Amino acid sequence: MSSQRKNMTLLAVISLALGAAIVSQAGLLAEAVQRVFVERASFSSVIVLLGLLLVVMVVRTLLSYGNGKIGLRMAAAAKTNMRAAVLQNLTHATMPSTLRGQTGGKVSIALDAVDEADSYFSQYMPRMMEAAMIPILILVVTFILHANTGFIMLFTAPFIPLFMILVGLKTKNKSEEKYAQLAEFSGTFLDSLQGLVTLKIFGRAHRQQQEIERSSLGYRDATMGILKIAFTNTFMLESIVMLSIGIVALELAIQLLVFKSMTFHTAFFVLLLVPEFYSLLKNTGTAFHSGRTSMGAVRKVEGMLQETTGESRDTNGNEGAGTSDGIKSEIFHPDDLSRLPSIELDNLRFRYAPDSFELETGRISLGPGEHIAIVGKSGSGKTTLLHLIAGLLKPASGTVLVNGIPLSQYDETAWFQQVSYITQHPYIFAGTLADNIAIGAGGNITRAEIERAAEEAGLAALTAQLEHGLDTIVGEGGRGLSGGEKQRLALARAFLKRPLLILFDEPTVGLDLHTERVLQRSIAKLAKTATMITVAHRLYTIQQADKILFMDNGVLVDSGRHNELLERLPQYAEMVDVQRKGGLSS
Ligand SMILES: Nc1ncnc2c1ncn2[C@@H]1O[C@H](COP(=O)(O)OP(=O)(O)OP(=O)(O)O)[C@@H](O)[C@H]1O
Repeated sequence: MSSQRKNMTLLAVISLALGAAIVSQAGLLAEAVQRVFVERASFSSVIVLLGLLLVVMVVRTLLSYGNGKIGLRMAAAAKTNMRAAVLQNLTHATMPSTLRGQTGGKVSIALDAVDEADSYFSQYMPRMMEAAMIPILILVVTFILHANTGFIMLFTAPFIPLFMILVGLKTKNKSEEKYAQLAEFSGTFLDSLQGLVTLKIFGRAHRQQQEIERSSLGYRDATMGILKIAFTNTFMLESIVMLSIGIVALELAIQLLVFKSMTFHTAFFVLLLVPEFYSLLKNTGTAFHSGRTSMGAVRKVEGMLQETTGESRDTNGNEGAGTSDGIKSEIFHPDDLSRLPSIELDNLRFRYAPDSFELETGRISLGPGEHIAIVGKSGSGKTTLLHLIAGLLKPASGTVLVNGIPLSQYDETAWFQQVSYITQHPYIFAGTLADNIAIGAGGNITRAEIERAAEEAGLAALTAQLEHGLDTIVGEGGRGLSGGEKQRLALARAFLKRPLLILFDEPTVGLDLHTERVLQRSIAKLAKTATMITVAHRLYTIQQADKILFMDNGVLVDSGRHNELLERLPQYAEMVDVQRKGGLSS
């Protein structure tokens, strides 16, 4: 901000100097013409004058260049800041807000809308600064030279800003509409691309094509609407300027020729200044228009920033990172995170939105090194509970205690360094298999370590089959991976990381026996040195768990070992029964 203020001051100083250069140029030119054509002076007697005129013209060009350069510098700084703020906001957004909205729309705001902000700083600001200084200077000089012209200028000039304001007000709404349309178009387009296979299977490809056409036409109409206003704007401004200069020229001609009340020098000087005056006001009008368009884009970015910032407040109105326990400080406890974590859920309550699904846990302790299974029907809140334990979601009330300390008091980076979360569909980035595994490690790692992690995760057989082994390009634009392979890749990341807490979302789909064994063996090896919490679907996993958390409709109903729950919880016995039958029938 302070550097922008410095730039603004510099703009003001340069604009003032530019004004002085414009007036001097007109004065010197009028003097030269007066001497050469009226007084018939020799070339040698005006050579100094012409040299001076040349110097002033060069200075004027340099000053204009300087103003443009500062504008560009301001635009670059503002865009860097805005883009950094958008990226910062996206990376720090809460999980629910990350999942909300269309990815394409967010991309279009982060890239296109921020770019569009350019002209606000590179054109609007310098022109506005010039408009605030130079016309006043010219007006004062004109009043001194010939008051009548000054009055004509004073009377006609307000029509230009008045017209600008009217047009600007119209384009502001239009440009906001244009960005809404662009974001919608980008969102629909990306959505359709990502879901192309699904759309084809359901025979909706044509419908979606029409949808894209509709939103693309909407964007075209909004853009054309703005252009229409811009062209009308230019035409009207030109007309006002031409008419005003014509009136001044007529008045000067009458004074000079009919009444003979002024010298040629003064009339010519004034006549040179008048177009400069109007052209400045006209440029301001054009800059005002593009500035307005930029403002629409800036508002869009601001809206996005506000939305995601608002999201980081939980449903109780508490600020961000788990201040639900009332403790605001963020204390870094590296020592507390160096041993196997014990986790305590102290009456957690959470809901995604008012009047939606609600989760509550009561009070429960999970010992260090224990293997916990979360079980329950589909939609009972298992994944939500896992996300709350991971710190990806913030409880509305209650606390997650890790080694006796509220999770909110840990430094987020230190905490996530100790956690591995293996989801059902791990994200595979575009790059090599080795790059994708290396994400698991924080610092520098050797090729040998990546190979060992791949081996331990059971990826060796896959890489042996591939021509380029671990250097095979996977992810977007590369080779696809099966569900089981993706999970093994996620496991390899975890082997590199050696976390103290493993959160595992067990695959619901049946993997072949071999893959399942490889996965189970690898997980078991990894879990020897960690506390592990699994959203469990396999009876085997459930039976092996040290503690089972049984979820029903968002409520953690009971916890205990397999045999204990079988005895005392009929719903659990029923679920196990269904699992067994399912297992037999398959
Ligand atoms: N981002 C979200 N916004 C709003 N509601 C959500 C969101 N994610 C999940 N829910 C709702 O919360 C409830 C619990 O979902 P959750 O994913 O925790 O269940 P689950 O037990 O893991 O289900 P499954 O076994 O099918 O994966 C569901 O009713 C779901 O519709």
